[in-house]
Amino acid sequence: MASNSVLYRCSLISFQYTGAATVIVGRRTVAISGNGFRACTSIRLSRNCCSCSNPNPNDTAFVVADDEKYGNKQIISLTPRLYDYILSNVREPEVSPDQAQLLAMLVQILGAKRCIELGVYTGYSSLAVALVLPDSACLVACERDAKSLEVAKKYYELAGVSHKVDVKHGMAADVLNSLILNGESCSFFLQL
Ligand SMILES: C[S@@+](CC[C@H](N)C(=O)[O-])C[C@H]1O[C@@H](n2cnc3c(N)ncnc32)[C@H](O)[C@@H]1O
Repeated sequence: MASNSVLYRCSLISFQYTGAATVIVGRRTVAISGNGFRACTSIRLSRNCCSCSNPNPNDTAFVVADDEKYGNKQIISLTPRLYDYILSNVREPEVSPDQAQLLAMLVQILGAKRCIELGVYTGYSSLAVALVLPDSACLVACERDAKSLEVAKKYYELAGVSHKVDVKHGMAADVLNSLILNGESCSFFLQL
């Protein structure tokens, strides 16, 4: 129970830029946020020097989004140069690398065996979680948009984690209802 509380708080922090995180936490179950199901927007980044004496802004320790809708998200583990590279060479993540790493770390700390994500988009955070799940574990990945889900499935394949991901194409409410009908209701605690 204590660990679930920790997860709940961390999830809210992790997704506070959306203002409306969807968090599902249950016994040995970790929920990945669908981050309020807002429309996906692109990120405009500005560089913030952590040290005024630093002559090269590309060498600063973090970047901050200047789009208020994005909540001035700080990416503490990447330099602007590296983050620019990621954005131009990899699909744009809806969550930051830090957030995905935090989720993965929480899954590992809790020893989670069953995870669920409502709103997978192209699968960035679900992939981070699937990568650290043991082979016997399962992530239910729910997404209403077929095209986004195809991208996510491609990356699950490439990363060799498809066998751990139970992809559900459909509306979150329908997927949750079918989980309940399948007798899995007591596995989940839902907070919207
Ligand atoms: C902001 S993106 C999620 C980002 C994702 N968590 C990631 O790590 O990249 C929100 C996604 O939720 C999906 N979505 C919105 N409402 C939904 C619903 N009722 N059921 C299933 N998916 C939904 C959207 O199609 C969109 O792909």
